[in-house]
Amino acid sequence: METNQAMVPHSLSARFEGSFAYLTVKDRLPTILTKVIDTIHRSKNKFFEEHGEEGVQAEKRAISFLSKLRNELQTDKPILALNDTMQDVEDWNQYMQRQQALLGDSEPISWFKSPWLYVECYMYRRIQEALKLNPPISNFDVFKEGKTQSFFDSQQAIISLCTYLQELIKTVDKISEKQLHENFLKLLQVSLWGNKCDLSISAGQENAQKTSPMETLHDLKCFILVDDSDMVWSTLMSLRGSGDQDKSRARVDVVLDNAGFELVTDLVFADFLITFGLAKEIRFHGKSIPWFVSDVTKHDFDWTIMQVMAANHKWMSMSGAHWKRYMKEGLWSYHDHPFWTLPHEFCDMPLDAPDLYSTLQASDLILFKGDLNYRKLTSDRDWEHTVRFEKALRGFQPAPLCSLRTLKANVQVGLQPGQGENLSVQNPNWMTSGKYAVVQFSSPHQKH
Ligand SMILES: O=P(O)(O)OC[C@H]1O[C@](O)(CO)[C@@H](O)[C@@H]1O
Ligand SMILES: [Mn+2]
Repeated sequence: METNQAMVPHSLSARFEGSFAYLTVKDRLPTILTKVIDTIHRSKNKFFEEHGEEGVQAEKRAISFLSKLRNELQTDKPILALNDTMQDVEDWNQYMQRQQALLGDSEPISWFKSPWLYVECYMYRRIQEALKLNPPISNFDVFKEGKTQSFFDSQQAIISLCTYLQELIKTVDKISEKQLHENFLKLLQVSLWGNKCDLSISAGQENAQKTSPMETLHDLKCFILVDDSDMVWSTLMSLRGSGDQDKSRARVDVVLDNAGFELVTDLVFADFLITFGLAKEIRFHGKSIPWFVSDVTKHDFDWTIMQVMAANHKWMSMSGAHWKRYMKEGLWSYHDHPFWTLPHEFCDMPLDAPDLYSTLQASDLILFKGDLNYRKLTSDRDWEHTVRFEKALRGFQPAPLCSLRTLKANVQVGLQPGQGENLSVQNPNWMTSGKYAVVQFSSPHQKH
């Protein structure tokens, strides 16, 4: 928790004309809304088949709500209070008042004046409102089609990854510590680069993994700007019984990001941690509503495991069968919490979601996947690149944590002096192209 606002740089916002935030709000978000409208429109027959004329009427009302929303966004209208029956309405409306208080009373908060993180989250919540207010189609996931497609488009990469995993598992009784460490790094990096495949940065355009993920790792190494993998490794090793593979005491929490190929890379890494005795329990955290185009919901999570299991490929289906068993036996579990789909910076969690914060405090290692989680960890602010990660976390330190993120938004801390400047010369889009990545670790037990 940070009480001294004056010490914190300003939030990224569309009010800075020409900034990435500005371009996102101006161009990318309306494009995403247009695609959502189109998806609902194309599903008209399905709604008719499932709900009759009532379904068609709901479709029409949702489309008109979303067209109005797009217009509010494009003409920089005030942010409106939410008005559906979901349990988080109060939180959202209070947050709106907080934002208004920060701006002052002279003008209403609006799409281009408010923090980018807030308005971007708000757009996804309003999409949900459009559906919630129209009952027969309330549970329709407007992004499902894209998530499903991205899974199937990555089929070859998934096969090669599952094959690698199953070959590796055969060595479980004889693997040396060195090989274990090497494979840990490899599979961590596969999960890291899996984050390239989100559908929000591409405004819903196809963005699947086409090449074999293991083969490209070596060439990608130089694009990892901060690599704290060894701190993650030692955190896990310190919780491992001496030499006995079954005795890890580590509970690992994975705050998931995208469905499709990225989720498979996360599951493979989690399988590796369990099978090789580096963790005793993995808790996955996903979103309770469709979010940022490709983020994982419970439905996506279960669907993915089922699909992997049902695949017509020996090693792929064996991987899926293992994962189903881990879930059944409770070695793995899936959790969602409304906080993950609120607009709050994570430093707000102790006050605004104390239950979630204390759950995370019981973890031995929290892996935060993806760009949005990084933005929330660092409050999506205009930090100097050399500011320490701990400082940008502003007191958010429930347990040792690590961000695995490819850079898709212009916030990056914890770099060496001059590193950011050099990158800007080489590649002006280094913070938003998804070409670079970080494995950035912080622990409340760390000495500075
Ligand atoms: O799936 P991720 O890695 O959180 O990325 C989400 C994307 O959406 C954005 O918020 C941009 O709209 C970026 O920060 C990022 O490109
Ligand atoms: Mn995402």
